[in-house]
Amino acid sequence: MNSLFRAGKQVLQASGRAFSAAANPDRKVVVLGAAGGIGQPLSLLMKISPYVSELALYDIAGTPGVAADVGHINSKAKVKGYAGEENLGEALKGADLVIIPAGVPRKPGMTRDDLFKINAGIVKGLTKAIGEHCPGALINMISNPVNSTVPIAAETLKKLGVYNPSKLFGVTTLDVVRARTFYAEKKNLNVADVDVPVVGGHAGVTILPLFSQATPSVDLTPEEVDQLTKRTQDGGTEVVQAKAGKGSATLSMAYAGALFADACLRGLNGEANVFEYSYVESDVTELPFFSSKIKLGSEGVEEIYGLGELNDYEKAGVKAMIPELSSSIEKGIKFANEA
Ligand SMILES: NC(=O)C1=CN([C@@H]2O[C@H](COP(=O)(O)OP(=O)(O)OC[C@H]3O[C@@H](n4cnc5c(N)ncnc54)[C@H](O)[C@@H]3O)[C@@H](O)[C@H]2O)C=CC1
Ligand SMILES: O=C([O-])CC(=O)C(=O)O
Repeated sequence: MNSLFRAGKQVLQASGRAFSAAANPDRKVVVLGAAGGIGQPLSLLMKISPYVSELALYDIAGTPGVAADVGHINSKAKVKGYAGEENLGEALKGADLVIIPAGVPRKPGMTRDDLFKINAGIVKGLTKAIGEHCPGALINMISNPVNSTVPIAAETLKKLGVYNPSKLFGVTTLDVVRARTFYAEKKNLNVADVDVPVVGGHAGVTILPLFSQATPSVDLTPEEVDQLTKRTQDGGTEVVQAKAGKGSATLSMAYAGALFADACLRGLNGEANVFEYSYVESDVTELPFFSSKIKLGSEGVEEIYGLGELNDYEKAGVKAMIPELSSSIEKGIKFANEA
């Protein structure tokens, strides 16, 4: 074994991944939008996940190439590419988990809500197909604006009579990944030991890291808290600006998406104490959807946790996000119920 291969293997094992086939139940995972900037690296990471035995890669075009490429990796999952709407049903059949990174990304100067016009219709169509072909599957929604696309998916599934709130997740893991990275960097902590709760939604002020509950606990000045909070809230925009017109976060999102998908699969497999943060149907606040800590189990969401004790800065943050989050949810519900 050469040293590069050995180093790679160590990294994969440290992150809970391994090349060898583990004794896990058979699980089919489908990626919708698999030929895209997120879709490709996410498909790679799901191919080397020990929790996946079948990987279906769907996009409107380009998936045969991605599937041929990823399929040569010597890990357990059998890979198949599906291109074009006429093959969507076949791709979805028998799925345990469907991950959706389909749709357009931001360019500098745009908000996530500016993507609604195009992505709302894409998400509605894909969710309808999920409701028809694999209504029992868990859904990991990555497509933006997540604050609206999750309500769109919920309403679409309701119309088909197959909505299960425990199985629909808005993926906010990248916000947690960023908050951990920024907090560890700022305070010179070992990032592997760091946790930072992030609650709310997935856009601007609706992203609220709770540094008062971060572990390990270290002293932060109010200025440091404000700077870290704003950097987490604007993390997506930081990448959009750095990419200067060539899209938004793809690699860190693929990593975050794979972490969350693996957690969903570990929950399905009956592993105990699988905790993540996700934007789900919730009664933690007066809003019908909210992101907070959840426990994952064999049927999806097993428990939703409250916000814990908030300081005044965080209480103000929750208050400030409510109008924007509320109107994004309303917008999604209204769109899904139009014609
Ligand atoms: N939840 C989160 O934290 C994050 C969400 N995103 C969002 O993820 C989405 C995808 O971003 P990228 O991969 O960078 O975009 P991209 O443009 O590189 O890829 C999107 C893919 O979706 C495909 N697609 C379009 N319509 C489709 C349909 N009806 N069915 C299947 N596939 C379809 C396209 O062909 C393309 O391959 C964007 O909406 C972006 O804003 C991005 C980063 C983080
Ligand atoms: O900022 C964007 O448009 C993409 C995204 O959601 C993120 O990177 O958090």
